[in-house]
Amino acid sequence: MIVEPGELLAAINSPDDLKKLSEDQLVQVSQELRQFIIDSVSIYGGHFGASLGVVELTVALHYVFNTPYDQLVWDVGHQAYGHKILTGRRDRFPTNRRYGGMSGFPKRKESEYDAFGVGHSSTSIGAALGMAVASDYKGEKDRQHIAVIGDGAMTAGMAFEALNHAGVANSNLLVILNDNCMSIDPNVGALKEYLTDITTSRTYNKVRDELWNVLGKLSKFGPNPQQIARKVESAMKATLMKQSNLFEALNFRYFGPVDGHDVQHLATILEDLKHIPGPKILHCVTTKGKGYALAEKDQTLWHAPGLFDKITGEIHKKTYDQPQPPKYQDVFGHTMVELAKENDKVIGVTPAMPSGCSLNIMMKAMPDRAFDVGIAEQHAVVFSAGLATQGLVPFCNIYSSFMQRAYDQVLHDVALQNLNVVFCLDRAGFAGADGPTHHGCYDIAFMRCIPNMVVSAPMNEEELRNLMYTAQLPDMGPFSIRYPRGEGVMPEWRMPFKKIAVGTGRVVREGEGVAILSIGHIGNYAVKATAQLAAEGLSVGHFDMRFAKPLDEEMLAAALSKYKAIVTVEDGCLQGGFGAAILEFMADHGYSVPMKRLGIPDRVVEHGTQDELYKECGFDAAGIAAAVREMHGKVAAKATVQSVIL
Ligand SMILES: Cc1ncc(C[n+]2csc(CCOP(=O)(O)OP(=O)(O)O)c2C)c(N)n1
Ligand SMILES: CC(=O)[C@@H](O)[C@H](O)COP(=O)(O)O
Ligand SMILES: [Mg+2]
Repeated sequence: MIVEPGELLAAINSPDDLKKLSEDQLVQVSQELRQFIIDSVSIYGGHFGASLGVVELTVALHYVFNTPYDQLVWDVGHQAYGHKILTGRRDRFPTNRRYGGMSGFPKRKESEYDAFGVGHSSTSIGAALGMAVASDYKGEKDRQHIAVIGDGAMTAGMAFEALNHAGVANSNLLVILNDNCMSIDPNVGALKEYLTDITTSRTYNKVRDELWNVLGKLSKFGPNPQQIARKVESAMKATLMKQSNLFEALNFRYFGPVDGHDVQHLATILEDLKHIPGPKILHCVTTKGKGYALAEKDQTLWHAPGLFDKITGEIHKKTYDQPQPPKYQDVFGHTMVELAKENDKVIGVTPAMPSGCSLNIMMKAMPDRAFDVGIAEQHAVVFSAGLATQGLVPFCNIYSSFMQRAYDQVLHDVALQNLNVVFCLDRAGFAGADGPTHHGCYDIAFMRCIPNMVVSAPMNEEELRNLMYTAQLPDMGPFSIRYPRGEGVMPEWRMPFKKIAVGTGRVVREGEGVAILSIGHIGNYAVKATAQLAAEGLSVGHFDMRFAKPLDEEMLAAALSKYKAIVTVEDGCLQGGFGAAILEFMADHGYSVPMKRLGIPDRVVEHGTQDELYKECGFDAAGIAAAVREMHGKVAAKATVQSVIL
């Protein structure tokens, strides 16, 4: 089904077309853009509420600024659908987030309008500042640099590092704070409370009105930057500066709060701000999900709802006759509550992903034992380290790709002090439609080289529970457990806890000739492959190694002595990953068994479904089976050569 744009939107193939509209038409084009997003996301999926919330802002920004010459940086980028649609990608929108299609996030190689590649939060201010300083350097005085950042993304240290720098750089930077009081879940922390205070404070609203009166009058005299700047300065001194303001304290000119859904007013304000040099921040108040009642009401559910019926609001879910395996994240969430009931030292920590990682189950059941610390991965790890120094056992759940941001903290604050922090790395392996910014490719490699760190991955729900149980036992030190997005394989999974001896694997299948060594959930694809191979009459052994560090050396030694060739399988990067660990073991212990490593190659793997990406990289069941056949072929060829020589 093709989504038809409205009358005005149909004529917009670039922001130049938008600029031909009158200010009065901006309201209609915003409505059409909103409808187009609703129509499209309901059919094709993707992020929803965030883009609806910035429709007016998006229209106003492209109406006023000279993009792509002016640099517009979207933070995270999950709210940039309107931006993509207005910048020549409306017709490609049905391919959004699909294999081979356009990316769900701004991406430099996709469009000149995508000034900066995003996906992880809180980078926009730093990147836009870099661009602004580069413009200063090149003498491009007329160039504008705009960062659009949400209130959730603003909680991250990186955003403040950039504000801190921008406040003294004196470059031409406009930060637009899109404040909808929401992260994916309700936003948390003192900053959120501060922003709410500003938004509701009577003094601030009075100040705002006075300031915009001044600006309104000034804009009639035309854009004389010095004159405007002077008058705004005196207006601010007389009013705004009387009240302390966090952003003002950092040398930013603070404007707002303004209604982020009044597109004409936004266009006027942005036009005025164009003529005010230096760092400035415009605080816009918006509603996440604006214009789709259900999304406004349950903003977390409608952050990325999946496909839905846009008329009834029914979210399409597959139905099954049989009980289905749970998502790994839910096994984590429920198991946390069980462990916390047994062990009063167990604490849960998440940086802004309570519903994403299902720690919300524990937050609801035991509110004083589980913490959402906001988008603050580094802090989540150091906070966990602090808890651990006091004998508590924090389970710090961070998506694998977001953990990249907290690497130093894992190393410096946890591992060097050998603290018992359990890292649960959700979304390990391919994230799917979110693509390369979100794929969790690197954690085995980056965790494996850290001293004291245990690196483990369950092949099913039972192993996840038992690894979690094991990790909270006394004196375990730093312990990482990785698992993928989506469901496991065991509909019945709530069995009693059993300790898994650290560094031990298990035999899944005995065979002859070739053995598969797998780690984690991807081992289930190896199970499918071995079943297929058995049907063909090819024998193969299979070991679920469970730990990339420490390796089960006894099991490995036995396997390497018995089998003539090895295939390793991991849903992580080949460079430095699990297969590389096996290679190191072989080199260190003098084994020279032919080996093939399957995993994520050393290149950027784009977006698609997880299965499409496994297939592309050759470690879906068919790829694993093909690798085993190839190794059997090599073994047979070698045997023939040897018999000829003999
Ligand atoms: C470093 C990092 N941590 C977590 C996320 C997951 N994440 C994506 S959007 C989002 C909420 C962002 O809230 P906000 O910036 O206020 O934008 P809104 O969705 O409200 O428009 C989170 C937590 C991320 N993309 N990057
Ligand atoms: C934009 C972003 O970072 C999140 O919304 C992310 O897409 C969530 O991923 P999951 O859907 O796997 O929780
Ligand atoms: Mg928000």
